[in-house]
Amino acid sequence: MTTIADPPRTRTEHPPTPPRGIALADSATVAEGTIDVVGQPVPGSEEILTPAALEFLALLHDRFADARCELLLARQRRTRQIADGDDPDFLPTTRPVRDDPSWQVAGSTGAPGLEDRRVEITGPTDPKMTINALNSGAKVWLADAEDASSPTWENVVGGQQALHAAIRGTLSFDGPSPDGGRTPGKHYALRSTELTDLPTIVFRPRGWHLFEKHLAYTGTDGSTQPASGSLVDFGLYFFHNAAELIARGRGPYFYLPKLEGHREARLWNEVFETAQDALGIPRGTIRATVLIETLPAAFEMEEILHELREHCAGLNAGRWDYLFSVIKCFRDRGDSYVLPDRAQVTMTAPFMRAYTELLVATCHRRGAHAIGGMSAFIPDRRDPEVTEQAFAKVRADKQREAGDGFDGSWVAHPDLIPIAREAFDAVLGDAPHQVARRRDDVTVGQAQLLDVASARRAGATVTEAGLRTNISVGIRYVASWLRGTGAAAIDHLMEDAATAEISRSQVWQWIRSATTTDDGVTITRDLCEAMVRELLTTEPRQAGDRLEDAAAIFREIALGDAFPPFLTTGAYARYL
Ligand SMILES: CC(=O)SCCNC(=O)CCNC(=O)[C@H](O)C(C)(C)COP(=O)(O)OP(=O)(O)OC[C@H]1O[C@@H](n2cnc3c(N)ncnc32)[C@H](O)[C@@H]1OP(=O)(O)O
Ligand SMILES: O=CC(=O)O
Ligand SMILES: [Mg+2]
Repeated sequence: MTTIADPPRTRTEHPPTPPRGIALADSATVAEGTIDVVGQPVPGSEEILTPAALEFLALLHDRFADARCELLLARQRRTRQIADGDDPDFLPTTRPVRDDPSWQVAGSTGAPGLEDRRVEITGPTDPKMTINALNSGAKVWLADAEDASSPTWENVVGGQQALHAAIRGTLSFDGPSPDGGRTPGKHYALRSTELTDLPTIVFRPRGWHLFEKHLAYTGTDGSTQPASGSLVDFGLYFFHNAAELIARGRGPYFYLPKLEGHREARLWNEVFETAQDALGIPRGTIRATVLIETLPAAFEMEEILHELREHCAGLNAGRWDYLFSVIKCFRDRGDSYVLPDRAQVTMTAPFMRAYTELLVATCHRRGAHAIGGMSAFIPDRRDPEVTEQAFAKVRADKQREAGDGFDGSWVAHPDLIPIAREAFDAVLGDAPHQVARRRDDVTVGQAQLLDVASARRAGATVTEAGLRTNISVGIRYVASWLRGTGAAAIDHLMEDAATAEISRSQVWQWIRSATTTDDGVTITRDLCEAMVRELLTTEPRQAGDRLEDAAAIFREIALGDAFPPFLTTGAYARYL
């Protein structure tokens, strides 16, 4: 039996795919619980859901399933307290960590392919997008099982299969024939089989809140529960690819989404330690970049870096989920906490700027990369005017980020890579990053982070058109998600699970606060219901478009009395 605890091979000696039944490095780490496949076999099941891989997942669940549930409960309690009026603030108990200038994170030292992250492309992991992203010329590819992914069982397993093949240089894909079979479809292949020639892959597993219902975990007490989406995504990727990535000089690297505090970072750190120990991989090999995309986490950036310091490469300003989190936290606080139309809350709104400034300053003080977020404007290759507008908006966004000290940033589309690269080249030149640029001038405190009213004070408004857009985009996105596509171009904007959360939670908050638009319309449930019905009659329809299901979900998550914490969890349980 082969063990992947063998020392990493040199880059040129590509190892064959290890045989099934890999032994865990440390026999003391044998799983006690079990993971059973309860979903139907899908393409890739045999290759990905091997007995050894399932045993590895069981081990992770043995160790961390309970801790995950406790942290999710703590999250719920904390969000409720904030909604009820208890403002988040920097923690007194962790002041020693913040005041201690001596510690630094691992950063990109000893993490080949992570030194220069000036342009990162993001996207889902189906074979075509995987190949296009890896051929795109970006420095990094965020391979996304989260906001950009609809977690159908086919996507979960198929995404792992595509990554497995891409990492080994064997992935190819044939598009559909354009004329019913007379002409072959477009052939897609990687432009190199060497990972070092391609964007560095940074995989983003699902957040702690999501579960994987097609895998059931049975613990030693005999109770059975759906597996954790985070542990499944991380575990399968790590189990199958860690040794290969090390041998090929590019990883394993992760983005960690939707953390709400440092205890969740600690949990990830423990997962990393267990996973590395179990496969005989030295601790500290993994590097993770943590998304700061919730309001509570903005108050614990330093503590998050500290918890993960042995494994941490940086932080990312995930602006869309951050806005969603702000709305979620303040949803019950009345009109003075209401945000204006989504399109009017830009990154220059004072409370958003406070968050990104603090992120850059915190990262650079600790030797971490600060990575910027996603501008939602996307080009349209058939419409030069739309493309020019998108380029201008993205250029301004990336210039601001580079000027503020970010070390790199995200783009949604390959055509935006040169725009972002130019903005960062102008600031970085030949330097791989600007971590040495301390932002000691930044003095952001609680008041600035919580000043959500600053957006409306600066003149941004709630409009009837904004309400209609939220309803239309929210429902059309959910329909796309139900059809298995987690990122979609809608009205020339990139929409994904995070942007859709903003749309639906704004509608919920506006109803709850009986907000009056700048055109004098009071937002009520009846008004929103009428707009939902109108959309269903005016939207061009196709068989299987799932628009009715999407409207049903939207009514529940945006028009209901209760505020479901995430749109994806309930919809996943019932519809995917
Ligand atoms: C809030 C957050 O978390 S942001 C991060 C999560 N969101 C994302 O990752 C969104 C990523 N972007 C995308 O998914 C896509 O750009 C979309 C859905 C918005 C638009 O995609 P499309 O409608 O296919 O755009 P378009 O038709 O212009 O694409 C042109 C080509 O570029 C490719 N392309 C577009 N975006 C990407 C991408 N992100 N990665 C790789 N290839 C891409 C398309 O596959 C297409 O290739 P083809 O010519 O071989 O068919
Ligand atoms: O994940 C990124 C975000 O903006 O949300
Ligand atoms: Mg996000």
